[in-house]
Amino acid sequence: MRKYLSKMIKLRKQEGLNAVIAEIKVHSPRHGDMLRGRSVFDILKAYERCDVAGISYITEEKHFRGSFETFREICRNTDLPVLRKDFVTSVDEVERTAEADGSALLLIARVLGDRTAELVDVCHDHGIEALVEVHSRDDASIAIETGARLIGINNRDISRLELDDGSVEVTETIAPLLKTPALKVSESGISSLEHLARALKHADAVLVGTAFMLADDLEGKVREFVRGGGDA
Ligand SMILES: O=C(O)c1ccccc1NCC(=O)[C@H](O)[C@H](O)COP(=O)(O)O
Repeated sequence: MRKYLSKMIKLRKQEGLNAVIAEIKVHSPRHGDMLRGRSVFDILKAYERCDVAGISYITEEKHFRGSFETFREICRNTDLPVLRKDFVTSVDEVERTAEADGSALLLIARVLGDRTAELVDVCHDHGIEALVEVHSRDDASIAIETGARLIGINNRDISRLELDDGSVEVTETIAPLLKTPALKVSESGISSLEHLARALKHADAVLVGTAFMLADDLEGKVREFVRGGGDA
């Protein structure tokens, strides 16, 4: 049975762990190949051993070299909730995500504008959660008018396709504006325990890809994020 990402985030917090959504990132527009000889499933099993709250996978093909079939295979091969990240704008893509047994789908407020709430409802009608992504005050106003259970604050400006470093300051600025019961996820550009602690002061969970994929000791790095922290 499909697990809700929001439930796993709450569970990890109850267990006294940091709720970390770990991304299997196969390619970065900035760093190129991220797998470096490993398979997607090697990374998936490593993340499972580290008690992450969920898995993120980008299906966008052109810039991130993702594949929908790989997303489907990841969903088939894990009990963890799986988030699909892509530039989704249609009901068909929501249905496809649910049919592949995904748990959650990224909806970008800046891209969808006043259609965001409608697509959140479509996600819920299909038994999946929406992670509504915001990066600005305007996006935040859109997100709080939806019924989303999850709001993601992207520390990077996605239109720059990762040429910017991203800054946790975006989470620190935007999170206090999100006066809703939705869980907040600080996404992107989190590479150190200092970033992690700052993000978790304002957010319920973090989403991390590059720092894990580039680590010499992937499991060591993920465990440090899941179990470590402290004050920034
Ligand atoms: O975040 C988006 O809006 C997005 C949409 C479609 C494809 C990629 C997208 N962003 C990139 C990512 O999802 C990041 O890889 C993820 O947030 C992890 O960030 P990082 O830890 O900085 O690699």
